[in-house]
Amino acid sequence: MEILNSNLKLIVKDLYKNFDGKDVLNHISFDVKPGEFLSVLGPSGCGKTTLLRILIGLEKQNSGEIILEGKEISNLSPEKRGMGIVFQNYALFPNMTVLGNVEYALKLHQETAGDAREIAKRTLDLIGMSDQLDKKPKQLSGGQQQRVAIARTLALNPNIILLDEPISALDVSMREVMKRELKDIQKKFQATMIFITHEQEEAFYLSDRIMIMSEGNIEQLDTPRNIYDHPANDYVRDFVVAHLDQKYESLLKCTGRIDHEK
Ligand SMILES: Nc1ncnc2c1ncn2[C@@H]1O[C@H](COP(=O)(O)OP(=O)(O)OP(=O)(O)O)[C@@H](O)[C@H]1O
Repeated sequence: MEILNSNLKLIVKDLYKNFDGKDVLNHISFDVKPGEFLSVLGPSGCGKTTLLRILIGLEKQNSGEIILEGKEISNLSPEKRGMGIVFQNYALFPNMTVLGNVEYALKLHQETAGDAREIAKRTLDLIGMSDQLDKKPKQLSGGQQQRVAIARTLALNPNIILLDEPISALDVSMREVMKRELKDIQKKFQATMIFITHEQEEAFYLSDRIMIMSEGNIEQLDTPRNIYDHPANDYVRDFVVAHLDQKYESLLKCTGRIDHEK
């Protein structure tokens, strides 16, 4: 496998995907920096989920390259990529406790099996769930279940975490709480995250950079402030800037843990 000299976490080069004669990802290229929170923002059908599935190895691209930590992984199976994923519906085992869910995930990975209980406890403690270890998922709120799902992913120490609309299923008040928590968790774990969303405010609140997509194309990839101040085209202006409008200053005040602004 080719080793490329790069200090970027992830490089996607000229990625192309076609379903039934329809171009779903139109030769897109982008990169993700270590420790960065990158949102992929776009309306339904623009290709976000397809991109995520290709990155994690659940779907095969027609052409293009994916380079993770300097290694070409485009043709590796999902388990060999070392990525973590958090789904919208949590995907917890209902009959296992909170601790059991995280411990089980660790036991499936040989290198962590021996210390599974200790690592699971430590991770759950770090995300504030140490007093819920013996509860079953149905005894928890949606937000708490999502925290367990995030802990389960973090415990495996993935090289990058992909989050597929993890907040969308929560009710409005819980979404606000979860947004703040997600940001805290990312900071605490220094994790590199790619966050898929169709919600402009979520992307602006959470991200170091936002990749705005429409119909399989990247319309703009930049910091929230640069996108707001300098939208690349009418699409970005209408989809993002016009939508945010009054909330602009308060949202931007919250962004930018990592200063990628030039
Ligand atoms: N397995 C598939 N077979 C055929 N077409 C597909 C398949 N998966 C996705 N598509 C098509 O690809 C396009 C992009 O879909 P995708 O799910 O990636 O978009 P999305 O931005 O994630 O939308 P949503 O937010 O609604 O999930 C859509 O037109 C969709 O119908």
